[in-house]
Amino acid sequence: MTEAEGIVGEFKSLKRSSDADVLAMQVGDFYEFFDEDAELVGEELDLKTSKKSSGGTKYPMAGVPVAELTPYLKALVERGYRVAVANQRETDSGHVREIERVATPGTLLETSDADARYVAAVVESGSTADSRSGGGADAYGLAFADVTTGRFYVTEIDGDDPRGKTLTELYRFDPVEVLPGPAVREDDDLLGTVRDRTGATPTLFDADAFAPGGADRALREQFGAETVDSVGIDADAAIRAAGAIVAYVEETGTGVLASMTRLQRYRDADHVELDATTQRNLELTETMQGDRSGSLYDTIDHTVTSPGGRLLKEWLQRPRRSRDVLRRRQESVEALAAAALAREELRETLGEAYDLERLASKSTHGSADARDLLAARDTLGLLPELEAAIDAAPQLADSPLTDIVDQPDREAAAELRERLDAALAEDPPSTVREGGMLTQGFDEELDEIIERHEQVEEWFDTLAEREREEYGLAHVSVGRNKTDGYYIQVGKSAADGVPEHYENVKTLKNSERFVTDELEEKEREIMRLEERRGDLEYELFCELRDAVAAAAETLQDVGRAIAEIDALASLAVHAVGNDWTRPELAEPGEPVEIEQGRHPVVEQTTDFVPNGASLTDDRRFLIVTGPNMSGKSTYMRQTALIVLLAQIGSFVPARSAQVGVVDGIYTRVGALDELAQGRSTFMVEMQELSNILHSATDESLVILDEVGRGTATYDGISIAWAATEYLVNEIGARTLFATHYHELTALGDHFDTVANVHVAADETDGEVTFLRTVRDGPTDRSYGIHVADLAGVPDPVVDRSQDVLARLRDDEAIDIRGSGGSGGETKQVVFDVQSGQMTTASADGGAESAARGSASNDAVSGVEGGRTASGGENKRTASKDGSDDGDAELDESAAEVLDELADLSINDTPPVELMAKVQEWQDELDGA
Ligand SMILES: Nc1ncnc2c1ncn2[C@@H]1O[C@H](COP(=O)(O)OP(=O)(O)OP(=O)(O)O)[C@@H](O)[C@H]1O
Repeated sequence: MTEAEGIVGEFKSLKRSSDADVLAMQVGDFYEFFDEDAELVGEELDLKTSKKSSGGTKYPMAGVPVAELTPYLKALVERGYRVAVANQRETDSGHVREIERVATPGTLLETSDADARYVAAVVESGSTADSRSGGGADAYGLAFADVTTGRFYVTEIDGDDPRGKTLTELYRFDPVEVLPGPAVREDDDLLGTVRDRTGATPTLFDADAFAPGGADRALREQFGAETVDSVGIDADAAIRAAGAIVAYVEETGTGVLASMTRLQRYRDADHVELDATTQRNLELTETMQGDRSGSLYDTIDHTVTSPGGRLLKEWLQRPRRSRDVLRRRQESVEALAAAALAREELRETLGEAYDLERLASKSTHGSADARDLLAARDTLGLLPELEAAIDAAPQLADSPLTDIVDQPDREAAAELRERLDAALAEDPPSTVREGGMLTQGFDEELDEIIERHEQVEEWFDTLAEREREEYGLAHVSVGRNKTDGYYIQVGKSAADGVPEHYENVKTLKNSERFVTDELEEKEREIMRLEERRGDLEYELFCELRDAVAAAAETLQDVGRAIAEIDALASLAVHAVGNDWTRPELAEPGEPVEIEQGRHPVVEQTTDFVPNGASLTDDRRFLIVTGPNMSGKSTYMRQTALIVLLAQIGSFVPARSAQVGVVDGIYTRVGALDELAQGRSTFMVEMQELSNILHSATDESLVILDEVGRGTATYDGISIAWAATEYLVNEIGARTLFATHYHELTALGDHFDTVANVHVAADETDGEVTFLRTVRDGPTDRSYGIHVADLAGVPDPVVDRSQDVLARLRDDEAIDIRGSGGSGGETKQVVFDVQSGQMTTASADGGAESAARGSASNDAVSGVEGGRTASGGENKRTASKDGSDDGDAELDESAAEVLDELADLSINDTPPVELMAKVQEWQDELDGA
């Protein structure tokens, strides 16, 4: 067997044992890829491939230097590959290669960007036959490992819609990798949705790891039986999910597990229900277009540390329901808002902080270098500074901020700091193998080495001087380089006079280089010393790093305290800079009353007109009408955002606000991107509505921006009407509902708790001015045509719409300009609203025939289709049988009348009576 065959053969058998897509195998100083793996990395990563001969066959081969593997791993993992890494170890009998780890998105987290943090596992429980085919189980167990902060969350989700809620939590945590349990992995729809929304790759990990016994054992081994019991996760599914992650992280072998110190039960009931659709509709962390810029987070984030930024984002994604928790945050924000100087001092101190949460995992993973540890030392030292700054400002000293700095184990933090301080040199290199990391006085042996090293260096430094004096040599110097080591260099003119024991090693243009026995001996000594120093320092450094890893919990706690102060200070900065106010938090289910509220994002760029929102017990449901573009959506969103901000503990953009804490915020807003997924707009709309009607309670806030527009007018109105009744009668959720269906404003007369408001606009001489003011009562008109005009719809169409609208308003007959008829002559069909009569006339005005809206009429009975109830599509078919040409034309024109009337009613507000009449007439047609 040739060497090449040996290597390619070994590569292939390792690859087979790894269940990875790609293998990177260490061969000396390189990681190499062979055969199809080489072709794959060649293509995906633009790596140069060459050929490697093996038993007569030539295999493609590619390689990267050992130190440069990580970026290539990341690039492959980002493209969805699992990459196994086989390392080479020297043993007495040659080298051995073994798979050390498998790189996947989750296991690469500690080296990737700050936003990606979670590995999730999801398992089903009480699975019905249904769930096996992806239909849904009784309950789901969920676990999330936060690789950055070392927290581990577990939960079980049951109740009404466990699958929907599971999806919500998955979006909320936004994991980079998901391990689906045995039955969940067949739920293509769930996994597909998760992948689309979060980009998380499902990893089909060993199904046995999800089995109850093994998972429980894994969990107890990781966190200790006591912790597992005290956290009180009795739910089988939760344990299975958590245990599977532990087994997975262990198997992928990154060492991250050591920093997983906190097992926490995650209760979705502690948090405001905020489904993925709502997070997107409210543009919490990115806009509907997917940009971070312009999101609420982007607007209010003034944090100066990355842990602070992460935490603030987490607060936005997981608003709280506990008034105690929120009040404490409010108190801190209030104190920080008041104490401007102290706040800025705090923020300046915070600005020096290093990401300790991340460092904890870097240490346990063994990738932290001396500079990291030095930064950790300095950051640990900030804690007393922060405390001093807080104590010095009376407002802050009385606030819950004091508890925050008190949370971490201060003694352990100080101890670790001292230990690092005693060990580290002030300006360490970023390499860990070459010495220079540790300070003098830390280790006796090291000191001796350093001292001796200095002496030998001194000997070399003074050598030239000594040689010059002793042998009268001119132009002599001592140098060192990588290839020649140390040498004595003598200028050409003096080279003849060197003593006999000089041995010439190199001739240069103007000089000669020599060595002596003594020089070579000293050189060997200095090399030995450097090697020993490197080894010893590395050993000592690893001990130090292990000590830091062992203190992961302390680091995480200090990191958390810093993050909290930073996030709270950020809220204070925004509140002060934008004149926000502290909302009063009332009991769950109490009214939401906002005076002069503003939209937190829109107010940044617009001269904003504030509006109040009063969702009291006798006004639980507000129907919001108003012209297009008047500000309905903005008004509803600002109300939701004010409630949400109140429930992260923030101040809010309003003159005053009272918020009865809500258990969930639900929104339905025009769908954007679902069409790409093959669902119709209307289907999505109805799914969202259905979700809201299933999930909302009388303690929820519901925002509906148009319901029922995606279908036929009457279907739409009926659904909207019925949904309103249900929300009012059965659920009692506080709701804002914007609609263009003027008919719905009548609901205000039917229900005590439903009220109408409208966003006002003013029209003088055909010029519409948006006032942006919300007033009581329904809107009187809609100005849709004005918006059409603004949008550049051609003038004839705009003029014609004005005309049609005017006639509709005045209940007048509309002349429909239908075309057709023999010889290209234009016919007019006139539908008389009062009488229900329709007349056709040729363009010259002469009446030709008349058709009443009566079933007995042959001509009309030939019309097929009309508006179909479900599809919302209009079909106009002119009947041919038994009718003459004139009849057919009439049919067509009659259908056009219906279409036009029906369409108008969508965007405009013809009187209800007219609508009823049209319907009556249509029914007659359909019935015929
Ligand atoms: N209170 C306000 N003060 C200033 N500008 C506002 C205010 N409310 C809305 N706007 C601006 O008016 C524009 C239209 O607002 P919005 O989209 O909320 O209207 P809309 O009534 O929901 O429209 P449509 O019915 O067409 O969906 C937005 O550009 C927004 O920035």
